[in-house]
Parts: sequence; structure tokens; C-alpha cells
Amino acid sequence: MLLSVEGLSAGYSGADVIRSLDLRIDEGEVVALLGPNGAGKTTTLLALAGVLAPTSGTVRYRGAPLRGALHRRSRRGVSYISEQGSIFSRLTTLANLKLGAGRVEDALALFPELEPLLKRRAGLLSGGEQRMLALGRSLAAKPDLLLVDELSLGLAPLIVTRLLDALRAAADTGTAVLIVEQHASQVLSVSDRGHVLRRGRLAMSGTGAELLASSGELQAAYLSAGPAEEATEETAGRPTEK
Ligand SMILES: Nc1ncnc2c1ncn2[C@@H]1O[C@H](COP(=O)(O)OP(=O)(O)OP(=O)(O)O)[C@@H](O)[C@H]1O
Repeated sequence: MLLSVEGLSAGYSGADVIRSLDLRIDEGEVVALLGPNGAGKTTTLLALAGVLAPTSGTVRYRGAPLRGALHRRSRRGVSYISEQGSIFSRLTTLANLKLGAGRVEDALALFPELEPLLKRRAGLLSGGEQRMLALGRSLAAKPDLLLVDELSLGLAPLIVTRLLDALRAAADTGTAVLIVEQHASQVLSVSDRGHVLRRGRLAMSGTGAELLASSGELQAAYLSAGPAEEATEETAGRPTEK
């Protein structure tokens, strides 16, 4: 097992928004973390990336505790792409690629669309091009574990397919991927497994195919959800068996 998470809780200003999460990710797996707005998906990634200190729980990576800030984790092969894209908007596309730990050519091989944009400031790229830049730069470094937040936000379905296919291909060569998404169906089609977060707790878990097939339950988990901070022991529901 590459990553194992037990009893993870984290939040802001002393109030937990994710509670007692258990997750595991094996090498080469794509695991989707789904759920409605405010369920705690980004908070989970922040805690795993070392941006937010957990209030309790253990995170083990290759059998040893995963601790410290993001830059320390990245030395151990963990890469994180935030919802904002993790790019430097005032630098050119090329400068952004050079800042990555991988080779520029490898990023361009993944996304040749970036080639004519190398001299352009990253902040001027379209939303889809910015996601290609962030993903290309990350994947060129061949991370062991990639944590990625909302790849599809505001993008046309064709671009999303392109990005998800690149993630799936990276997983097939060994990179484990934990991907946060609000829109379930497209990401589940490339995921080995998925979890649905509701009010900071795991409400549903299954293989990608199982979750896709149970669209009614999935919808219910979304519709009955409110913000994580409003959850109580009574309303939060019990995690399902994994
Ligand atoms: N910096 C912060 N300070 C205080 N509360 C926060 C902070 N960031 C997020 N929250 C709250 O924590 C809860 C979970 O937020 P989080 O961003 O993890 O949800 P999410 O599932 O990723 O939602 P979305 O799909 O909208 O991005 C929300 O109620 C949010 O308002």
C-alpha cells in the first residue's frame, strides 16, 4: 500500500470539517474523492499535502509517517495540484515548466498543445491550457503520488477527457492519483475506486464502476448534503464499509 490514512480529522480555527477519514491508495490507482460543495474534499487534500495540520489521525506513506510541509513531501515523491492550478501566472509557460522537477520535453510530450505557448505568460493561458501546464509539469516529474484538486472546473468536456486520460495513463505506469472532483461521472470512468464525502465523513465508497452504477444513491448523497461545518454526530451519518 502506498498511502494509508486512518482517523484523519482536520479543519480551521479549531473546528474540524473532516472527521475520522480512512483512506488507502495503492501504486497505480486512481481514486476519486467526490462530494458536494463544502463536503471537505479540498480540506482532505490540504491535510494530505502538508498544507494544513491534521487535528488527529495517522497518514502513512510507504509504511512511514508522512509529515512536514509540502516541499518535504515532494522530495518523497508526492505532488499536489491545487484548485487554483499551482502555476505562477506572471512567469511564462516555459519558466513554469522549468520550475518543475521533471523535464520540459516530457511535459510537452504529454501536452504538445503547450509548445506554441511557451513564451506566453501563464496567467494569459486559457483555463484548460493552465490545467495542462500544471498537470504536464507535475506528471513530467513522475510522482509516486499525485494529489489533484478539481481538474475539471469550468472546462469543456473534451479538455476534461484529455486531462483525465493523461492521469489514467500516468497511473498505468505507476503513479497513484487521488483526485478531488465535484462532478462524478467523468472522473469515475477513469477511476479504480471512489469515495463520496458528505459533511466531512465518508458517505459512500466503491469501485468506479460500482459508484457509476449506483447513480441514485450517489445523487442522494449529494442532495442531502450541507456544509461540513454544520455536521453533528447525529446528522453526519455513518461511513459505509469499504
Ligand atoms: N480557510 C478556511 N477557514 C475556515 N473555513 C474554511 C476554510 N476553507 C474551507 N472552509 C470550510 O470548510 C468546509 C469544507 O471546505 P472544502 O473546501 O474542504 O470543501 P470542498 O468539498 O472542497 O468544497 P468545493 O467542492 O466547494 O471546493 C466548508 O464549509 C468551508 O466553508
